[in-house]
Amino acid sequence: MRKSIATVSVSGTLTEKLAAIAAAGFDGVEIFENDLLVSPHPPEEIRARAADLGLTIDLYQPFRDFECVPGPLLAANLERAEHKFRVMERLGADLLLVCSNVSPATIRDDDLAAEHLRLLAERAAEHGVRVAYEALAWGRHVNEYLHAWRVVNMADHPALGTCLDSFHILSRGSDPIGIEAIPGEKIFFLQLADAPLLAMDVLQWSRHHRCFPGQGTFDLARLVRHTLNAGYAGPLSLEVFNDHFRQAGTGRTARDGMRSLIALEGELEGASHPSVPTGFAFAELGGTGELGEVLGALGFARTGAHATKPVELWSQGEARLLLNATGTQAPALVAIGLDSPHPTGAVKHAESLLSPVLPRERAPEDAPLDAVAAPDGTEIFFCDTAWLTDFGPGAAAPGEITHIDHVALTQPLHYFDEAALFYRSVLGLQPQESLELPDPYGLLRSKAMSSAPGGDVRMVLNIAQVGAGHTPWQHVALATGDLLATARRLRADHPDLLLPIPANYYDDLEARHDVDPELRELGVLYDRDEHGGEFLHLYTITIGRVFFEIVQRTGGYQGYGALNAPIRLAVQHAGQPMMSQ
Ligand SMILES: O=C(O)c1ccc(O)c(O)c1
Ligand SMILES: [Mg+2]
Repeated sequence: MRKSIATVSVSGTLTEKLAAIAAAGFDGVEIFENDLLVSPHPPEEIRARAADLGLTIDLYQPFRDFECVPGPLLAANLERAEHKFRVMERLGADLLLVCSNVSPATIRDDDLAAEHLRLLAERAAEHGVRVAYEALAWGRHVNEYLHAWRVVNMADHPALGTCLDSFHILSRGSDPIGIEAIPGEKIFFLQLADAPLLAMDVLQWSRHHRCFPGQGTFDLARLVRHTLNAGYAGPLSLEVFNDHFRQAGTGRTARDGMRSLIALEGELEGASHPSVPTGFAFAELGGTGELGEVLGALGFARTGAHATKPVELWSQGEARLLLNATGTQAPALVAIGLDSPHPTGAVKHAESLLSPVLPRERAPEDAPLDAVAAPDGTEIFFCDTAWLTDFGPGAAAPGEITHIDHVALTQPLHYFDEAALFYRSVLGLQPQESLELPDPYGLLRSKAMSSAPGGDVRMVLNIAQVGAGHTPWQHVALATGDLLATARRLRADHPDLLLPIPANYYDDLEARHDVDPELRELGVLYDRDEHGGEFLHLYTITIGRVFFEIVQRTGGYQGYGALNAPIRLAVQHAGQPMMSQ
């Protein structure tokens, strides 16, 4: 299917937008009027620029507050429309979006609306222009897509059709099945936007929080399927108003939009992910030194070394950590290895979603292993078991720690939605709970993703909406079969390694739950879910950008101890104050 995007969806000047949109592989654009008005280039030049880039101008928009107005205003509105038609002729655009009237001057009268839109269509046709009427979710009288269609149907003019916009339809909770009752040739255009579920005024929700398909909670595949069933043959066009996208890199956002449409097409075709990861093969940490000591204290043993690179393998049970001494950076999580049932399939799938394989140095004897970059730069490797042979024959060390439970990464503010889409579409993880957590100097937004509800690959994406100077922390959570035993040993042998937990926390915890007093003595945090599942966890201090969490889940507990995260954040900040007093 043809793919388009509204210029309002990305940052930049109009010519920057066009270049980035073409580079991302789109076929066409919706020109948002404001982008043209503020451009120093005349419409003819924009037309030529788009043509040179191989882009069609599929729509010009929006034309507002036209229909159902008293007589004198109608004449003025038709005059206003004539001007738009002339601009569109210069631009080479032949479809005008008219959104339903929001003005207090509009009259509640469908016959009148149809009559006015018919007049508009007649004038448009004289310029070779067609008109697509769209119900804004906050339109004064027309705010439902089937209402807009009824008016279009009553007007009965070949140059008048409707424009469907997934946000306006789904934000109001309308059932998109009704789309199938509209003749496909009367659906002149389809705009797609997703959004997170928010209880707020629908206009504010639309203007600030729209996002690309797959980044929110709407079922866009279902809506598109109904539209295709109706016989719609036009483009899938992204129309996103988003405060962060307006500030983010133009090319990056355009590429992300293209990725969302490729993933959506895959969903429409019923394609399942070729290789959803089944576990963590390893987590790789850059910068060594102290890290080896910490891993030793946590019960890990150095069980191998890479044959050709300065990389050590530390293991305990099925938990494997690589320490990479290349470069001189502060300790940080640089890569994640995922057990992939079909690594080459996973890599091909990633490439089809615009995540190219990273260039890597590889000695002839090294096992083949490919990685792609996550939006925050973390390398994601798709592994079978061959990679382990590069580290020699060493056996895993026994210990309480059994495997990597989850990995938490801090995302750049403007790329949080991009990260969510990456983990969902490229890796096949499903979004789980989203939370907002208080930090002493801001608010932390967090989204958990996993290979299935309760699956073996769990990732937590955080964005730190805190003051400048905050370290983007990352952490690796290690599962233990006996957290109290691990805690006792650490408390006895390496007390400085553990994050101290305030007594106030235990005073409150003991009032809420009947817990073992040893939790307080050991500095162990506790959570319980509504089914009685329990979560015991503790944290190490931060080394460079990384810290470790040790966790024990019992009784099917699926969360991450979110209730305790603010305690952890406050203690971490106390150790590393970010504001000069
Ligand atoms: O927010 C708006 O005004 C607006 C304008 C044009 C659209 O197509 C739309 O969906 C919303
Ligand atoms: Mg729209």
